[in-house]
Amino acid sequence: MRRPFIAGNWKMHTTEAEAAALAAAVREQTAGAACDVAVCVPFPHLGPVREVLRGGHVQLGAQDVHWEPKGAFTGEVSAPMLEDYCQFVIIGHSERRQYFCETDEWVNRKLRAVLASRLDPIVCIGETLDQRRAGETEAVLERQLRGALAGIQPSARITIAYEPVWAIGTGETATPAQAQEACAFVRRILRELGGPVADAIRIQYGGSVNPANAAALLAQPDIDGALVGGASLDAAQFAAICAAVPA
Ligand SMILES: O=C(CO)COP(=O)(O)O
Repeated sequence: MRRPFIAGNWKMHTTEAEAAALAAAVREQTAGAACDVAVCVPFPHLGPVREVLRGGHVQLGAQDVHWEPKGAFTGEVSAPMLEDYCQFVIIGHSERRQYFCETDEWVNRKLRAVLASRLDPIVCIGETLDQRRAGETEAVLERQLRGALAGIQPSARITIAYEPVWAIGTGETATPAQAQEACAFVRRILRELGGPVADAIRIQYGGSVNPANAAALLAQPDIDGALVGGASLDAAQFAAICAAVPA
């Protein structure tokens, strides 16, 4: 019912030449994967990588977007600009929340802009270690999810990425049980907000996903894919994660 979706988030990595080579290798090595595959690349590489991926199965995404269609917002990129290049865009990544003061309200504005465009959003939510230790995981996820979706009808175009902040780039992965529990909770909230469409919305897990832990995570009933950071910069590792999707 929900086709698994593995997306790479290259973050602020790769030169143009490296991006083109990595995209070509991903295209080759993930051929035949039983899932949707995408790479979310730095803005300057959208054009070159689009050419490398053209006509293939790997879809392209960006890592952020502004909510206004145009205007005096130096350094920003809008949804109508991205529509020419890619299918997906990440919104509300914890690194943007942490380093660029992005709020739930901004995430909500960005999500509205993206849903009004031809792009499909990947909305990131997740608790910090302190929040988990304080027993606040579900409260945080619920606040972020309701904040992102305020006034918006949930739709199957939306992918939610559950990314516990303490698992990102740390080598410390949530256990499959922890990740499943959180993703099931996310789906419960989605059901409260949107009804049956919750069963069509894909929920990815993200945070130190690698070829060794992917299969156990992806076997969980409410985990529909992964948002992969570090391991997506290595085509063989990324392809191995795609291959770990249950048949
Ligand atoms: O933030 C992430 C993907 O968006 C996860 O990053 P890592 O896979 O490097 O932990």
